Amino acid sequence: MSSSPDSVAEMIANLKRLGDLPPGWEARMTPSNRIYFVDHNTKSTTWADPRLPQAAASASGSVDGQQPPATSYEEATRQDRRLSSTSAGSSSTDHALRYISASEAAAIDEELMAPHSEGGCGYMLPQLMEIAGLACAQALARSYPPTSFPQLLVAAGPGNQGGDGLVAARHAVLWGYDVRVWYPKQAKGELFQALRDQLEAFDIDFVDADDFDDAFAQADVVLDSIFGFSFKGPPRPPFASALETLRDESRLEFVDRVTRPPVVSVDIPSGWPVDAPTTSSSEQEEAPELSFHPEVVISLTAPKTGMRRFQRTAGQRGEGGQPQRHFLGGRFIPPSMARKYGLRGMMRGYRADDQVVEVTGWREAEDGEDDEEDEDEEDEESQ
Ligand SMILES: NC(=O)C1=CN([C@@H]2O[C@H](COP(=O)(O)OP(=O)(O)OC[C@H]3O[C@@H](n4cnc5c(N)ncnc54)[C@H](OP(=O)(O)O)[C@@H]3O)[C@@H](O)[C@H]2O)[C@H](O)CC1
Repeated sequence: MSSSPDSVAEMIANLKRLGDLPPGWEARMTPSNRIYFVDHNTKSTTWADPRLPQAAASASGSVDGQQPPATSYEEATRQDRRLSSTSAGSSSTDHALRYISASEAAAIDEELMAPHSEGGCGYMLPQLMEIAGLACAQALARSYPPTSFPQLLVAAGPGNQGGDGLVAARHAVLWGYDVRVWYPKQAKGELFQALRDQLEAFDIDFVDADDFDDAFAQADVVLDSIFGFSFKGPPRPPFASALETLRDESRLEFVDRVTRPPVVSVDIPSGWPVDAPTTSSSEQEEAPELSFHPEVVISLTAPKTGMRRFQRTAGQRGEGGQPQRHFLGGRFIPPSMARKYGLRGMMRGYRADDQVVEVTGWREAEDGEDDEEDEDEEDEESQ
């Protein structure tokens, strides 16, 4: 009994209504959109919701008389879509997203890399890029594993996001993808040359600047790491035509689009405005001229306000038939910065050892929600 794609958001909402799962349990979703439960304590899976009384739980668990979805616990935790957890990283199914503007993203970036003696974290850019790139590769592999989507095209842009894509490409080849990279405008500096050298040492094929369309047509999945939070204004060559291809492919009728490769975008779909003013603004619904709608986005550090538009349909199937999923990655923020920028609640969604967490279906945090923790702590201390 698989659920209709449109009801996925509803299923997630129902799941949350029952409150927390017991410690060590999490909810996951099969590729055919059925919710099941993983008990990390006993390393087993079941259809039965552990929060329901036993009779009701068994009834819910005996759908079609089928066995639990992933007879292999390892397979479940590796492949299927995670909806909630109560193990090490989180104790609640009610997580909320905190959206940040382009200027906040740039300020966070600067603070991460400022010397510690000047109030920063003292990170070096390549370190952040390695963490971000690994997260991108993980979100890609969880959504479109190399066993089913072997031909990967990485489209890399002229800034740091392009570097995230190059790091992801290097991981992806080790994980079994056949990787090609379109990198028409290499950023200046030793870091980008080193990343390129590494890919050449891995025998990864660099596609000619003019050959994006052919490479796109041959790919099973595309990683869009063209533009991130510093994108401004109308896209300029040589990226404008690649974004046009993505947009035009997105506009084909469904029957033609079954052959279009799914697209995984880094941080924000390339070409989308990074900032969107409010939750309800109709301005967000207006697709900019050169935009496309990817199947998956991995937000880094925190989703940008322009991602509210994506989050509204995440959980449903896109027009190309693939489920739309939203991940969060870029786990490098120290607790003091998480507190300063109101990111603590969101970051608790990560399981202890994961680089990415799926945030499909998460609601938006209310103003000041993160600060309520300080009040709770103060209350506890005063008792
Ligand atoms: N803290 C973090 O979360 C980290 C995120 N990372 C990733 O870095 C990007 C942001 O990187 P940044 O270099 O600031 O910016 P972009 O990658 O978005 O690209 C800037 C380049 O793009 C050119 N650009 C901008 N607009 C256009 C346009 N309309 N047409 C063509 N080209 C454009 C811009 O060129 P300029 O001539 O305008 O300077 C730049 O060359 C973030 O999103 C994450 O993905 C870090 O990897 C780690 C820390």
